[in-house]
Amino acid sequence: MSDSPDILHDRSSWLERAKTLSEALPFMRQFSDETLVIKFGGHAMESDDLFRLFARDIVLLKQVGINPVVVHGGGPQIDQMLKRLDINTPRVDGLRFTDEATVEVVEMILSGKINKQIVSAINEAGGFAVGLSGKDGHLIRARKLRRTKKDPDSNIERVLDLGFVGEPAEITPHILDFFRESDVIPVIAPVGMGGAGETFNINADTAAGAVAGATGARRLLMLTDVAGVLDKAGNLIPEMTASQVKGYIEDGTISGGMIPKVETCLDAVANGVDAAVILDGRVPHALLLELFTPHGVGTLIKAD
Ligand SMILES: Nc1ncnc2c1ncn2[C@@H]1O[C@H](COP(=O)(O)OP(=O)(O)O)[C@@H](O)[C@H]1O
Ligand SMILES: CC(=O)N[C@@H](CCC(=O)OP(=O)(O)O)C(=O)O
Repeated sequence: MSDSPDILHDRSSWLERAKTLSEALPFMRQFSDETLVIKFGGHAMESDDLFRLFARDIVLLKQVGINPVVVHGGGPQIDQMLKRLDINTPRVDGLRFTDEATVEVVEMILSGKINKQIVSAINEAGGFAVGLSGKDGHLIRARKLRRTKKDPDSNIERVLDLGFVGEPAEITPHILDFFRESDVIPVIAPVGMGGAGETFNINADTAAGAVAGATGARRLLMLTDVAGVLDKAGNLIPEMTASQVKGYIEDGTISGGMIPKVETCLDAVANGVDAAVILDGRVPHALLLELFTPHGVGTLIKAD
């Protein structure tokens, strides 16, 4: 008796799945025991389904012997809470001007709400996540961000005062080494403590890059809400070297919020991270596709 078309169809779809799983094996081996730092941006976490899939993917990474470290953002969620509280603080070059009232809200949303949502989602997916902020175990010692900007009228370089916006001064990865040896998945909020005990609001991309550099991560994966870095015609650039990135910034191909993102990637590869990838968090299982298939799904940035 010959098989019915339904059975044949089922068989070919199962074969396809088995092939995909088998093809993933060399990639799983390649990343086994390696640290991957994953930046989960506030925009990438806006859909509940994507949030759940992200959590499952993180659990899968840990299960196959990889060491995922999650650093999260929450910019849009902070915006919503500030609006409810009627606190209006501007953004300067993508960074939130952070006064005393704002830093309280930032810490509450990042270390409290968002961090615990991610921890819960990973735990619900069968993992064992622990939430930290940069304050825990001195993970991120921060200092006030020093940034200058040229005044377009006078052409004079001015120092920007962004209040309690910080930058990592020193990362102490000790607490993460401890988790690496266990089944614990660390989930880090980008809030750091200054020398005088003050709280600093750190851009999540910057925090993720610093953590990746200090932990000797094999990859820094930045989940965002665009396909990756696009060229002037709007096509995805699959791979770039550090000097190509600089060229694209100079000729204006890369602009706005993408500049700090690629600069973070450049810092990470300069600090020994093998490669950094900017990828589309709106694609279901973006992490698995990037790591376990030959094609990848975002823009990979490597040293020259
Ligand atoms: N060459 C480029 N390719 C892709 N995005 C770019 C490029 N140049 C500028 N951008 C802008 O950068 C944005 C991504 O940065 P941002 O909004 O800060 O991300 P996130 O909120 O995930 O940190 C894109 O939405 C796009 O508007
Ligand atoms: C200084 C600064 O701007 N900090 C960010 C921290 C959160 C963040 O970076 O979140 P996303 O990755 O979702 O944008 C902020 O206050 O929004």
